[in-house]
Order: sequence, then C-alpha cells, then structure tokens
Amino acid sequence: MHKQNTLWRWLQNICLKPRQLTASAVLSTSENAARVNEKDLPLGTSNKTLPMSQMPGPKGLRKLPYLGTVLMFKPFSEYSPETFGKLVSSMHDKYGHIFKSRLGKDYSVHTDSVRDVETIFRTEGAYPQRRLMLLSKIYRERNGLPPALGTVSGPAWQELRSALNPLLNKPQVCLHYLPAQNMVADDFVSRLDSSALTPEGQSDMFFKFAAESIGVVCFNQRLGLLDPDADNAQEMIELLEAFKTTLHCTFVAMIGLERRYLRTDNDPFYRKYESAMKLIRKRSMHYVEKVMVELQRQSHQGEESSGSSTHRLSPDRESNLLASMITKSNLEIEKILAIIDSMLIAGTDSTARNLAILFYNLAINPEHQQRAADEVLDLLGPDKPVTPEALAKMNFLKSCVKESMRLNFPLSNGTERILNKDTILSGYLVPKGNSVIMSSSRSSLDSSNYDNPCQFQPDRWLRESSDEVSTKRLDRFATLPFGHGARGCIGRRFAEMEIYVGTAKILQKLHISVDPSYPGLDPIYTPFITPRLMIHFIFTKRHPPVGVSMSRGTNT
Ligand code: HEM
Repeated sequence: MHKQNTLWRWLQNICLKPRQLTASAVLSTSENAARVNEKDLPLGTSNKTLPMSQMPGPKGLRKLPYLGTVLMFKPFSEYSPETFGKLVSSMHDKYGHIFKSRLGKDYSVHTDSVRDVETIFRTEGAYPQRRLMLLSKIYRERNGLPPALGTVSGPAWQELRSALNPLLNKPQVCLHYLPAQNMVADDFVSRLDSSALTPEGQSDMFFKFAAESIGVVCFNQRLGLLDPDADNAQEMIELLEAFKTTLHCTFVAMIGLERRYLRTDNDPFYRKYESAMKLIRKRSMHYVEKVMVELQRQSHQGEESSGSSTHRLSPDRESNLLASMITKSNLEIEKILAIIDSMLIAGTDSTARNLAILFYNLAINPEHQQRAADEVLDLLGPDKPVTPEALAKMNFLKSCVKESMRLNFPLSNGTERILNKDTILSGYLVPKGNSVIMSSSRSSLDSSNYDNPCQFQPDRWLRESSDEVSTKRLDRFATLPFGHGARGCIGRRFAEMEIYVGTAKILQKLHISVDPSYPGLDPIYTPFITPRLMIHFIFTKRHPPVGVSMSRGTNT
C-alpha cells in the first residue's frame, strides 16, 4: 500500500503539468534541483525571468526520467547515441536557443546561445563540474585506486589538476617534446606513404600516431607503436587494443547503454574494461619504474660529484613531465599513474580523429592545402624538422586546424557544466545542480556567428585577411573545441602541437587527396567526431615548387 502511494505520488509529480506561474512567483520556484532563496538570486534576475519549469522541451512521456531518454532514440526516433548532436540540433530548431530534456534521471539544459556559454564559464567558480565518468570511477573504487581527473570534482579534482597545471601549461614543457614529436611524425609519414594501406589501415595509423605522440609525453620515450618490426610489437598491439577497448567502453557507459556494471564486477562488459585498464596500468608502471630507476641513478651520481644530498633536476629533466611529477610534485606514485591513465585515454582518440578530419578538409580544399604546404615548405624546406621558431610562424596551418574544428566540431554538442550556482540563461532561472550542455557544435555553424559558416575558410582566423572573408567579429565563446576555463582540456597544447607537427611533416612530403568514390563525412560521435565511413585517403609524393615564398598571416 505504501509502495502504491509512493508510486502514485511519483506519477502525479511527473505527469501533472507544471503550475503556471507568474514571473515574480517564479523566482522562488525551481524544477529538479535545490530550492532558490530570493536573497540568493543571481544578478540580473527580473520580473521577466522565467522558472525552469517553463523552459520548453519534450512533453508527455518524453518528460519522464529514464523513459524520456529512451524515447529520444531509435526505434522511437531516427536518432541513435552516435547522432545525439543532430537530435539536439533538431530540438533547438523546434524549441529555440534553450530547452530542457531528460538525460537519465535528471534534466539537462541545452543552450546554443553564445552569451549563455559566456555566463556559464564566467560563473563556474573554483571547482567546475562535469558529469563524472562513472565506469572509470567504479573501476578505481573497486580496485582501491585514487581518483583520476575525470572521476572527481571539488578539492580532490583540484589537487590533481593544480599539480599538473604548472607542468603542462609551460610552453617549454611542450617544446621539450618537439624533437621526439618530429620523429614520431616522420614515422607517421613513412607509414602513410604506402599505397598498400586500406581505409581501416589508415585509420589505425592515425590512432597509432596519436597514441605514440602522447606516449612520448607521458613516458619520455618511444613506445614503438609505429614500428612494425619493434621487438615489443606484440605487446604494443595489445596496448593499442586496450586503449581502444577502454575508449569504447567509456563511450558506451557514458550514454547509458550498459548499466549492469554498476551493480556487479562480474559483468562481462565491466570485466572487459577492467582487464584493458589493468593492461594499460601494467605498461605504465613499467615505464614509470624505468624513469624512477634512472632518476635514482642520477641522484646518486649528483651526490657523489657534489657531495650534496639535494636532488636537482637538470634543465632537460625540468621539462620532462614524468620526471617533474616524480621529483617536484607532492603526488604519490598512484596519483601520478592516475594522471597518466587520464592523459593516455583522453589524448588518443581525440587527436587521431581530429587530425584525420583536418586531412579530409585539406584534401577537399586543395587550394588551402597548397597554401599550407607552401607555408611549411617555405619555413622548413623539404627535409628539415619543425623547430620552435618555424612552429611559431605556421599561422596559416594553425588557422586550418582551428577552422577544421569549427566546421567539424570535435564533440557531438559541446562541453557540459553542472551549475555551481543558480544562473540565468536565456531569461530562465536555472537552479544550481542542473546540468547544462553547451551546443557549441551548433553555434560553430550559426550564420549569426560566422559568415558562410558551412565553408572551410581558414582566412577568417587570420588578422590580415579576416576582413575579406568575414564581416563579423569573432566571438571566442562561439566555438570552444577544447572547452574553457579551469576545467578546460589539459592536453590542449600537446594536442595542437601533435596536430601541427604531424600535418606539417605530411605536407612537406605528401599531397593529400580522397578517393573520388568517398561519399563524404556524414559524421557520427563515439564520443569524438568519426566519419560514418572510414575515409580513403590517397597520399602521393609532393613536389615542392621552386622558389615559392609565402606571405604569412598572423592569427587572430
Ligand atoms: C584534438 C584533441 C582534443 C580535443 C578536441 C579535446 C577536447 C577536450 C574537451 C572538450 C574537454 C572538456 C573541457 C571542459 O570541460 O571545459 C577535455 C578534457 C580533458 N582532456 Fe582533452 N582534448 C583533446 C586532446 C587531449 C590530449 C592530447 C590530452 C592529453 C593530455 C587530453 C586530456 C584531457 C583531460 C585529462 C581532460 C579532463 C580535464 C579535467 O577534467 O580537468 N585531451 N578535452
């Protein structure tokens, strides 16, 4: 009887229409989150501010927790989790700049308003929050491991992040890896310069390039993923498979398609994820131990030669991320391994996918490809490595990278924040604790933000030529492929460097085109942008034009 009453109350609660409220009564009412006190109302609240209960969104059964989410997807609609971005965009078409929909138990607010995005980031506070990666969190708890960046919020997140920020945000740390990145990129070029590769083989090569590149950063040594004859080739194939498994499981869990792992560690899906994570950990431990032994050896040598017991890193070691984490941060080894896990997993698929999409955009825009290649050849000639000085001058190439991520946004929607305070978004009062997903993939293609938004126009990012292609002032909040603020992508500098060096090295040697029968990207998201059909690139030798000299632009 008690159960029936509870169920009845629950149904009434969910099915009854929200009370129609006057604008002023609204201000003390919230839907689905903490109560709002008038004295705590955010700045800008007025009689016109509406409560979240009046925010448009799906109605009827589609409003219900869990069921509402299921009904958004196939077979009840034409959309699948991989085309979530298209679903959200169609809902914006129907409901406007802001709407709410069920994502699991709770509501999610979606906004494509650039001003809302700015408001969210300006008010996110010291501990910005996203939804946590539950699968990874549970794995870590079950194995007694400390949290990773994606599995914690608040002070525990800040402890990890603030140990890493000074190490990763120093330009010299990035540049420390430039020689190694050149070597990785050279191997990438030789592997792609082979007509024998199928589209699957090419896609695999992008993945290996990204994993090797971030591996070099994490362990300060080559892993051998691009070397088919390496002694450890089998080990590396297994490691790569483990990366792919963890990424796939993370995506599947993120969209809620698997839930049994929450209850039992005997679930086959969970076991698959756990054994992949354990393999990555075993390999990471192996590399970390090697660095620790080397540091100890250096430390003994230092003591012997100077007679002092103070351990100091050589200038080279100062920029070595792993050595710095071990010797300079106060992090225990388990926390360092947790950071490495996050970097390896977050930094592989993301870079691989976006690099392939950039190559595609350069292939179908040959005049821009030629201009980028001319810039590279002008700075490096046909053989030289990318130097810090050359990198600083590759403005057109950098614009191509920005433009590619604007035109084909890396994520299906954009960054998410769980609001840390009551916030007014597009005239609605959204209470603290609600999730807001920013529809950056949509604002990136909005003609009120960009002229000719569906065209690949790298010039819009160059100060010198932007006036010719754009009448609009570029708004930094209109496209944020790496998120923003204190919780923005920590690997951004590395990702960009890998993409610049990988692309420069390819353009130096090869011309990129796409098989004429390729139907086009029609992207899906898993969770990063993925072409529906693997791209079939055709790489041919590039013959550098004689005496080309480029006028170089400056990035906006
Ligand atoms: C093109 C490549 C990449 C893209 C588009 C990308 C994008 C993103 C985005 C949108 C976020 C969320 C930001 C926010 O909430 O404001 C993020 C977070 C993160 N990214 Fe990246 N990322 C890329 C490459 C990398 C690389 C190479 C690494 C390796 C270091 C990395 C490590 C991380 C980590 C650890 C986080 C979580 C940060 C935190 O919660 O504090 N990413 N990335």
